[in-house]
Amino acid sequence: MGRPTLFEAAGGAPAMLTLATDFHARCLADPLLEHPFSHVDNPDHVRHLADYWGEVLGGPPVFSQRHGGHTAMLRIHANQCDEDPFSARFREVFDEAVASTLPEDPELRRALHDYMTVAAGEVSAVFPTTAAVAEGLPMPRWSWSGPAA
Ligand code: HEM
Repeated sequence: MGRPTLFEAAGGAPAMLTLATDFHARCLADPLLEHPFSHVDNPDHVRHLADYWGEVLGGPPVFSQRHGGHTAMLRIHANQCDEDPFSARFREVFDEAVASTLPEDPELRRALHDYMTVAAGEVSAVFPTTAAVAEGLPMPRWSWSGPAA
């Protein structure tokens, strides 16, 4: 029998919320990432982040049903800056949050690290002021072996 989804292996929706909460606190405490996040005054941010990651990792489609899906996520980040000072540090802080909150499972950690490498690259690609984000992009899905078909 195959392994459960990454979402289930991580601990499901409660684990996503714990991960997003820890990650967000780390961003606010980080000298570089504090800057973009300090301008955010949205109390739902952490829950939306948990919903987004949960759906990508094989959980229920909460983000696409309630928050506009992948296109909406990319549009939040689009056209912010022509340089990208953030994504490398964003990935490091994500790895730290995973290590501090999720099960000590090297395969899980590797899969999440690989996912975030791709996801941060995709977000970074829409930072430039000239970037466009297409309508109706499908939510990415990530599995133990990379992007799910
Ligand atoms: C690369 C560096 C990144 C920076 C600096 C960054 C920063 C931010 C900021 C400032 C917001 C606005 C929050 C708000 O207005 O509520 C936001 C929202 C969001 N970000 Fe990022 N982000 C980055 C990458 C990513 C990546 C790679 C993902 C997904 C894998 C992601 C997922 C989200 C989601 C789902 C939201 C929406 C939350 C909501 O609907 O309230 N971000 N991000």
